[in-house]
Parts: sequence; C-alpha cells; structure tokens
Amino acid sequence: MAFAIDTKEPVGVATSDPLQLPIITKFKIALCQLIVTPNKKENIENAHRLIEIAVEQGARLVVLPEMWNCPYSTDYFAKHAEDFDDEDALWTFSMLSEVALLHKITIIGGSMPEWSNGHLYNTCCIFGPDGRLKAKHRKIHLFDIDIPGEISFKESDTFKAGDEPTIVDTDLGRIGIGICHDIRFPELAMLYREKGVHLICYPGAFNMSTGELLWELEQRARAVDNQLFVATCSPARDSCGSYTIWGHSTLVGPSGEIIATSGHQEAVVVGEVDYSKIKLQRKSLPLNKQMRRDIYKFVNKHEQNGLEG
Ligand SMILES: NC(=O)CC(=O)C(=O)O
Repeated sequence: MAFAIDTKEPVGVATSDPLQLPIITKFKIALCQLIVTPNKKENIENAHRLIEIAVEQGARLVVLPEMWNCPYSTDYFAKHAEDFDDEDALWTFSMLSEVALLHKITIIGGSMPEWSNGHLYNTCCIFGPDGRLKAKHRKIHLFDIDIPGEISFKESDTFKAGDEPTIVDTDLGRIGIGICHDIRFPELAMLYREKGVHLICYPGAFNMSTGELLWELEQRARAVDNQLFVATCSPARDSCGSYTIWGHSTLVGPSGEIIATSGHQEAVVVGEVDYSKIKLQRKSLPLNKQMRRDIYKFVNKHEQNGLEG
C-alpha cells in the first residue's frame, strides 16, 4: 500500500474571528491511554484493541499517546522506529491506516519514533477516514530536563527536532498538533488559534515529577487562553522502563473546563466535543476583540520569512 500525504498546509487559512465551523460540530473523541511494553507487536495489537473499543463507544476521532509502540526510553527509540519510505516495515503505520479506513474514523496516531535520512524524529501521524496519511507532526520542542535527584532525560541526545507547526483540516474541524513538551510553549497554541484551529491534540507522556503540578495546568491554560478545545493522551502508568508516566489523559473545553479525564491506568476516555461552545465562549468573553494589538503583536516567523505557517 502506498502512502501519500494528502495535505499538510492549512486549506483556506481562517482568521480567528469570525470562527469558521466545520459541517460536523458535535462528535465523540476517544483518548486511548495504552499500556506500553518493550514488545512492539504487542503494543500494536493492544492499540488496535483499544481503538476498536473507542469505535464501539461511538468515537469518530481517536487520539493515541506519545510513544505508544515503544517505551518512552532512549534505549528503545531507534529499535522501534519506522522509516515511512520503507513500505515493508510499516507495522505501526499500516495498522493505523487500516483501522482508520475500516471504521471511517480520523486517528491522531500519538507518536512513534520515525527514521528519516539518518535522523530519528518523535513523530505524530494523522490518518483520515479514507486511511490516508493526512499530515505528520515532528515534535518541535524536545524534552531535555535535569532536576538533580529527581529526573534527568535528554530527548535531544536521540531525536532531531521538527521545525514546522502542523494544522490538519478534517471533517471534524481544523486540528492543530503538538507533542507533549510542545504544550509548554503558548506561542504554538496561539499560532493555531490565529489560524482558526478548533481543537489542539497533544499526545504526551508527562512523568511523576512534572505531571501532578503541570499536566492539567498546561492543558487548561492553552484551552482557556485560546478559547478552543484541547485533548491530551498519555500512556498508562504501568508502562515499563525507568521513566514513570503520569497518565491522566484529558479533554478540556474552551472555558478551561474538564470534560473528560482519567487516572493512571489503561483506559479509553470518551468525551463530547461541541464546537458551539467555542462560539459561545468567544461571544461572552471576546478576547480577540479586546486584544491590544497596538501594544503587542503576535508574529509568526514562518509568515514573516515568506513561508507557509
Ligand atoms: N515527553 C515529554 O515531553 C515530557 C514532558 O514534557 C514532561 O514534562 O514530563
């Protein structure tokens, strides 16, 4: 099966106001909080099983976690990686494409290690209901952290950073993608809002040191500041390796409200996305009109350089 990217660039870039809504404005989203093991085949089968459960529960959009086909550990990334140009070795990729087509759903495929031209990337693939790859997002902000006595992790030892924001137009709205640490950078979310995004999906894998204080805070902040939906999906805590996952996959609405969430065990979290809530929130609290663009200005570097944003 040949894979081609349908469209990466936003089609018909919208200004943030008035908000352009898609035809389908209300649907169920499922966040598959998967247990991850060192066995890639087992992980793929398990993800397939949870996606089926999500579909049975009526989900039209399914989100998977950051690094779900391998443990979140530098020892495993290269071993579990897939080169998207090597059609004989796309086990993870093929399963997502086939299940999206089978059930006519959109899948935000969490992230997996991607080999490309001698580099490894932390990459999220997005599949449409026709099974085709609509876009891929390479994690822009790599997670390097060193808290003595608590946690030390350096993604940049293994991965190369992506350098493009990713906006995907789907029948379920305009979706912006970030991967985990990308959530800490409000500028990316602001850029997505400026481009008319309705929902930002962040597959993530926060840990025990960062999770409790920051995971929910970051999601709610991105949602409320930009008055849009935010969905996060994490692996379950039981996932092996030295990096202990926080879990708590969550759907947040445009006024910062938590619509659906979970603990740290394996779960399919289902929530309703209703884009009329964005309209309502922006009408009652018109931040876009109140914004003092005469005092501060948001600059998208890509556009400033004459590139597509
Ligand atoms: N995987 C990550 O990017 C983890 C992260 O950001 C964290 O705070 O934990």
